Amino acid sequence: MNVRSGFRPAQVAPVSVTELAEHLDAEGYPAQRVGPEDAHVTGIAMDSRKVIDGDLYVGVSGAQHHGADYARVAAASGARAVLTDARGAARLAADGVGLPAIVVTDVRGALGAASSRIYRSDDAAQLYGVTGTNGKTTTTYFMRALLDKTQHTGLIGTIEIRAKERVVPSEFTTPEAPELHALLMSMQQDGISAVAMEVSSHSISYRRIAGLRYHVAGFTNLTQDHLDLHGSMQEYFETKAALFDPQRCDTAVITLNATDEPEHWGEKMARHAAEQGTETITLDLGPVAARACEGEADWTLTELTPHGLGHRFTLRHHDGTEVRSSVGLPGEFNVANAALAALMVLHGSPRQEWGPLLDALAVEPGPFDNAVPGRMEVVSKRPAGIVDFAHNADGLAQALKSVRGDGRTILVFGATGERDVSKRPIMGAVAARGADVIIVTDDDPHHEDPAPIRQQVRAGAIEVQQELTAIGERHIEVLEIAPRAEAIEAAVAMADADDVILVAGRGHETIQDVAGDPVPLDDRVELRRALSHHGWITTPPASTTTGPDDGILNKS
Ligand SMILES: CC(=O)N[C@H]1[C@@H](OP(=O)(O)OP(=O)(O)OC[C@H]2O[C@@H](n3ccc(=O)[nH]c3=O)[C@H](O)[C@@H]2O)O[C@H](CO)[C@@H](O)[C@@H]1O[C@H](C)C(=O)N[C@@H](C)C(=O)N[C@H](CCC(=O)O)C(=O)O
Ligand SMILES: Nc1ncnc2c1ncn2[C@@H]1O[C@H](COP(=O)(O)OP(=O)(O)OP(=O)(O)O)[C@@H](O)[C@H]1O
Repeated sequence: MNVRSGFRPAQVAPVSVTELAEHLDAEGYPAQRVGPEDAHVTGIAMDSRKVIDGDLYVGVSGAQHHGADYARVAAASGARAVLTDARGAARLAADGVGLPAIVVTDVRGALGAASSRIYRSDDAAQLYGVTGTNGKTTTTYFMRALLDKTQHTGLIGTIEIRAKERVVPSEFTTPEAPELHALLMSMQQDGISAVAMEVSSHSISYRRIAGLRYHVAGFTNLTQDHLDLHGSMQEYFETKAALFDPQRCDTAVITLNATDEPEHWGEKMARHAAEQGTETITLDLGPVAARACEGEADWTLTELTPHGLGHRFTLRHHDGTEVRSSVGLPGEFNVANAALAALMVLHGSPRQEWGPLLDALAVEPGPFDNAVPGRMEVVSKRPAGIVDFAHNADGLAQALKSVRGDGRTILVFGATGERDVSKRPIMGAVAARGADVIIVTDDDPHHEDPAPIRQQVRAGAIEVQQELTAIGERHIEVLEIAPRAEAIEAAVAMADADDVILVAGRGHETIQDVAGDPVPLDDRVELRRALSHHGWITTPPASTTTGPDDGILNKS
């Protein structure tokens, strides 16, 4: 398989450019046919580097380039026709690209409709899409594990794309429309009947999900993020809300009270979906909620008991139906992710078919005991060694809160270079408030000098350390150790059996970007190595884990 071109269906019936233009017209994208004689296409790509023989190349106007500038390259790779806008068509003419073309005003919108027509993906697998600021990856893996009990299930998300035994690393959380439609058709040809996928706000904004319809769409939470793209929280909310419109999904499952903020985004999302006419199912997180919810939800998390590193929980419908399950991953937020996953899968099936799903949920270890690569991934139990992807202040605070035990919490983390500089001392402060030993190290420095990054993180931690010492509260240690593997080794060297070692920030990532050099580095591998070296017992690597050992590439 050509990894760059991703999954492609094995067979695609050729479609003529003329027919495609008529289809776009009918779908509300007025299309003009220009250029030479008609041609037939069997695929679609919006990146010249991903074009294969027989493709329609789509030239979109981007932030850096106009895609039409790459039409000659696309033609050399076998593109048979081009879909673009008027500006792109002018460039094709100026460059003497002799391919038939379809010209539309809204190329990104037409891209979804064209992809869906070419691959005939409208009757592909049932889609279960989850959106929200945090928890998408985890919820998607949980859904897949449960769906897999009764059918073959695909997965599309930040870490990887999985279709039975085929796995490719992800470039995006949510791929571009041509890849998505090809992927769905290819999965269907492989006998996959359900797909669990993450839906990023970027993908809604860039209309990567154009031409898709979700069987069930779920909402985790909304906290500040990506305001560079969305401008305001209201706009961020509205972007995500589009997933819950009846044109986009059949059923919406909305978590109401994951976050405590004056806007009550969860309730707003549920109201939006219901007012639009979408069948809307609501979830009150009860004991793991950040606040009481407005009114009564359809489902409430009623019981929560610690169980191993995770929890057992019960969900209760207002009609009295109960769902019992457990989650193996630490952190109350993972109970919220598991509850959402369970309800999305249940509401994707007719009630009379819930029996096997309820049984699968109640079994221990159950579907939510499966590790999610780099998400509160437990590498050892005594001392508890945990690798997590928390890479912002909020995530770090949540992760630290969830691992607090009888012993000390030893935290290894750093901040990324060339990204939000202001969050560095804030993360340092959060670390000092939640951990006993803070080892500041490097994340991806990119092209920035790593030493000043560490100092900025450390400054935030030291400030809190001084405050705590002044009021005689807790004694904490703040250390600075680099490179990262040495920091992990130092954390393990000082750990006792009752301690928790949390290595945060990189999760599933296997490549560190140091001044443009891709340096192999996997926190899970390093933590396992150090634990074994010090004679501690480690858990076997998760079966779903991607990493260099699988020969699977990873995004940097
Ligand atoms: C900000 C953003 O999302 N930009 C997207 C946008 O890029 P752009 O406008 O800069 O594109 P460009 O470089 O000007 O190129 C214009 C066109 O020429 C094409 N081209 C360009 C060069 C070439 O050699 N050949 C070629 O065909 C490009 O494929 C593109 O179609 O269109 C490109 C084409 O698909 C995307 O790759 C690109 O995603 C960038 C790389 C990106 O990083 N996006 C991230 C932020 C993203 O989408 N993230 C979310 C998750 C966010 C989260 O939750 O954290 C995701 O779903 O992954
Ligand atoms: N429901 C949740 N609420 C708050 N924080 C969470 C939740 N679920 C996971 N987290 C934290 O956020 C981190 C990222 O989780 P996950 O990858 O599942 O979310 P995501 O929405 O896919 O984020 P990203 O797009 O950054 O991968 C986890 O490592 C954990 O620290």
